Amino acid sequence: RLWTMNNFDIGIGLGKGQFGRVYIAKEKTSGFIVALKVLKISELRKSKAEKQLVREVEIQANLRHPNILRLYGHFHDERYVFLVLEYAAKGELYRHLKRCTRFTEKRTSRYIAQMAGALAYIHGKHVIHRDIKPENLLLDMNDQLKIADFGWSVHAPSQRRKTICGTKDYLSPEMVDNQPHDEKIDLWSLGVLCFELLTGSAPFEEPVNGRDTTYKRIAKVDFTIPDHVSADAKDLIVSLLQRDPSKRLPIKEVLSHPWILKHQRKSIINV
Ligand SMILES: O=C(Cc1cc(-c2ccc3c(-c4nc5ccccc5[nH]4)n[nH]c3c2)n[nH]1)Nc1cccc(F)c1
Repeated sequence: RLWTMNNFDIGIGLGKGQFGRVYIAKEKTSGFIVALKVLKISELRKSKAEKQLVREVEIQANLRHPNILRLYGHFHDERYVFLVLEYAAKGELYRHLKRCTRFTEKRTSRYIAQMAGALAYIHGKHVIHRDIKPENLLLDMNDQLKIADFGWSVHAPSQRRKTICGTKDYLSPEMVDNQPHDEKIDLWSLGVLCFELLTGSAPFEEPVNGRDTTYKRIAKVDFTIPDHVSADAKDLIVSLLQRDPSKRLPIKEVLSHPWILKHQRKSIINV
């Protein structure tokens, strides 16, 4: 179906991405609420991001998973490209984390289980995300996590250099050493995410006004897990933050890890 701007009532701005703004919008005939991302073509052209956009549209349009933000469609006029994206009613996971400093073990375990499910799904399609971090994660009405940004996802394995725009905290040792990398970099990022949700800060982030030692600490896998973190959670983080990618816990085993199983929602039907 061919959409144009006139099919939508545009609401407030939800956020400003790298190439454009996102607005809440209502599709007029159905009343369906979406997030409409507006990308300026001149901006895309200037930063040679058209190819990345095309790849992202292709990748995201073919992904169907409860924890991956849907791309319902896209259209353009002479100046803008419009992406009709799923609306996540609770917004950025990051804001919730900042607001409560750190999440409980139960809440973190559920988010990590949802992430692991989504990663198992995209890895099954030989897609690697490469940019897992709280800023790219949204929450829907039912507190379901939604991976929002596939700006850097590529088909595995990839040599493509990921220009470091944004946080370094989630870079894996093989990315820091500019080595060839495969989907196991998402396992490393999952370990960093688990650490950050449980403690409120990333494992290798530079201390406030300290010298920027992030790269060195990543390369040396130099991190300390605070005492309040349970032994099970510690075990999962350590099994993901392994320098050697082949030693990282495979994604299927993350889903059956004791710390993940013990916090699963009790199923209603206790058969
Ligand atoms: O650009 C993005 C990712 C993306 C998604 C979003 C985004 C941002 C915010 C929201 C929200 C949202 N809900 C909120 C509620 C409260 C406060 C803020 C909120 N943001 N829902 N859905 C969104 C989607 N920004 N950027 N995907 C993309 C880009 C190019 C091609 C493609 F196929 C996908």
